[in-house]
Amino acid sequence: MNDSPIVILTALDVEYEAIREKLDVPQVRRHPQGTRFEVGRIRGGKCRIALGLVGKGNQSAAVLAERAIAEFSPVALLFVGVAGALHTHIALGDVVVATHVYAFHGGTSEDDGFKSRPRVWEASHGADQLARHVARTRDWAGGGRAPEVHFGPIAAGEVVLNSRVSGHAHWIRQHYNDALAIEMEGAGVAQAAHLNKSLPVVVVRGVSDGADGTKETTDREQWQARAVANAAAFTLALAENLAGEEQDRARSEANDTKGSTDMTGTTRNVAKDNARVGVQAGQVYGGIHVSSERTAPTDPTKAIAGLAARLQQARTAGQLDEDTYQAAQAELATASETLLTTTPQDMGAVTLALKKVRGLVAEVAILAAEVGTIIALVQGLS
Ligand SMILES: Nc1nc2c([nH]c(=O)n2[C@H]2C[C@H](O)[C@@H](COP(=O)(O)OP(=O)(O)OP(=O)(O)O)O2)c(=O)[nH]1
Repeated sequence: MNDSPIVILTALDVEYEAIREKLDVPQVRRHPQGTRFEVGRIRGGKCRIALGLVGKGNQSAAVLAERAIAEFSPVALLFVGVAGALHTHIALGDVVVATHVYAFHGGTSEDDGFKSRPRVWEASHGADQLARHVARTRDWAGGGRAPEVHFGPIAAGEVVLNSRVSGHAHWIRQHYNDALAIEMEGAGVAQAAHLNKSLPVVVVRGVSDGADGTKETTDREQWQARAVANAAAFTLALAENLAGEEQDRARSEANDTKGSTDMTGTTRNVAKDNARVGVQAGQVYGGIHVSSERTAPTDPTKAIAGLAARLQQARTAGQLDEDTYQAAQAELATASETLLTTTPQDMGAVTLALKKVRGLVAEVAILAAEVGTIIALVQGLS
């Protein structure tokens, strides 16, 4: 199973908190340059989320989106935040999902005025379709009355718009008059996703003011927290759906690449008494070597090094998620170091570390069996 997370980025602390509080025991993942991500599953759900805070503005959003994509190879990138509504039919607390993101500041300044040079990123078709499905089901709001979800363009620039009559307001009305909401990060994340093989990206905004001079009042009335709670609920429902689709896709890909179509019959285990059975399977994918002779390891240090390499392969193949992989490697490192300093009479600490590894990889039977063999070897030395 592919357990790549979905990256969710936010600009403001109130936005970050709205997602974080829905994660089950999030674990910190520190980038070497100091960026902190928190990774955890959605409480009561299956989807793994890698959450990041990028601050205000398209530039830092783009740089940190690139960093998150490189770090997690996510299935999709979602941005959650607040925005100002640009049309009066959009109410405070409504959710706006971007079908396009306009970078509205692009242009050329000439003798006869400023000319628009629009740059636009379109949401990926599959993600857009899925987001519309989530909006239709209406159960994303957790049983309460779901706020309206609007699909349409979002304008992303470098200013907070808090006026209906300013030059910026006029510019947007004139050139981007179908934009539903305005914000400051969507263009940055859309650009980063585009540069990463057009990774699916969805920008979801909760409307916390009307971009009309009332922002101070609506901020005081806590509309940022209220609006982003709605956007976060919608985004997490979308993330679960995206992750579910990705699993379906991976499953059907595995079926498509299955080997011989003859191997659809039943495999019956006829082994008796002390016979050892290596593999029982109806269908086997990929190259598998089955041997009647099994060479037991004799050197625990080498056996642990070999196991570390196989853990890495299992992570790459998506059999182990990142957190489990890291925890198992840490225990293996403890076991190796302890082996170097412990006398044969006291192998308890090594065995304990290996038992923890066995617990961590229990879902991957072949790895758990390998750890069991090493434990037996270590116990035989004491
Ligand atoms: N509600 C709302 N959000 C906006 C607007 N423009 C805009 O960029 N945003 C989004 C994207 C930014 O990440 C963030 C900016 O809002 P903010 O409350 O931090 O703005 P500000 O800088 O004026 O706030 P402050 O720190 O001075 O109080 O909200 C807007 O006009 N209304």
